[in-house]
Amino acid sequence: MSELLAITDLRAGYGEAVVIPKMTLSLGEGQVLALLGRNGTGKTTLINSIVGVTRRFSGTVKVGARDFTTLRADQRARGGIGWVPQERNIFRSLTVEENMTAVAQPGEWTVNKVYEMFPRLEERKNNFGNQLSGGEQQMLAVGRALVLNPKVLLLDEPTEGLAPIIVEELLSAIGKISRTGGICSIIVEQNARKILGLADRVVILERGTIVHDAASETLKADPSVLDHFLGVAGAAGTRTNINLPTDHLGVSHAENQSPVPRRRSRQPSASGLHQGSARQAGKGRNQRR
Ligand SMILES: Nc1ncnc2c1ncn2[C@@H]1O[C@H](COP(=O)(O)OP(=O)(O)OP(=O)(O)O)[C@@H](O)[C@H]1O
Repeated sequence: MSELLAITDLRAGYGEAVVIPKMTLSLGEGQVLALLGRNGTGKTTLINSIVGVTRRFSGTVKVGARDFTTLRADQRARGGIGWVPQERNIFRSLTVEENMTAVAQPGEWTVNKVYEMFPRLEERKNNFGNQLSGGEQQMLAVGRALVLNPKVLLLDEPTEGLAPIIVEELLSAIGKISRTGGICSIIVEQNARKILGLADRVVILERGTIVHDAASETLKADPSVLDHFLGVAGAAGTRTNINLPTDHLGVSHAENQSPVPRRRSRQPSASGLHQGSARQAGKGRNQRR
């Protein structure tokens, strides 16, 4: 299995705060990694550091042979990082189809192929982002990441807030997508049990550091590890929200084109969505705490 994503000695955080002290992690082609950990252990920060919207103090990020370390988020996206952030980041004033064609890059994943994967999106292709249900928004967020034809697919809690039937549909689609040739995936998930069947490998974080890295099969056979690191094994815990205002594709979120907010508490303010960096987002977050 050839190495596709290589993170080496990465130290990253927000402003002066170091959240990931020293991370080394690599993924091979076709590998699906579940990133688990209690609230606030740095899962989203790790994803955001791969995307390029945190502060990097040191260390490197490579995709294949290419060094992404100093690339901006939009360059990383164009270079092969597909990201489905917690906030979904779809555009309310664009149709389903426009949301995808606005960012599509040549490759195996076309808008039509996304429709094959998610027939419901095709039914809704002329609907605007703000006319979609939560599940449809999430499918569209995955579709947007796919039409970039990524090498690395990052999904930050893709099933959060969705009805169980939609969760099943989405996870099964993610499973198929993740195993198509040439990509690797990281999925952040609160509910460990939900993801064990999908992922090959599980990494558990504590304080921004890997405390467990094992094959999913091993964890399935011995769930006591989950109990130890996550509390009640497989239970979805309470969670905090993070509001990232940046669109990593460099698409400007004009007032009438702001991303559709997620349906949960602590939504970003309209002005929050227009801040320019994760660092500014961090200030907002800190102020709220
Ligand atoms: N934008 C930010 N600015 C400053 N600190 C932040 C920011 N985002 C997260 N943090 C801090 O970084 C730490 C890790 O947060 P992160 O969101 O990465 O954790 P997580 O494991 O994804 O948690 P959750 O499961 O609650 O989403 C926390 O202490 C959090 O308060």
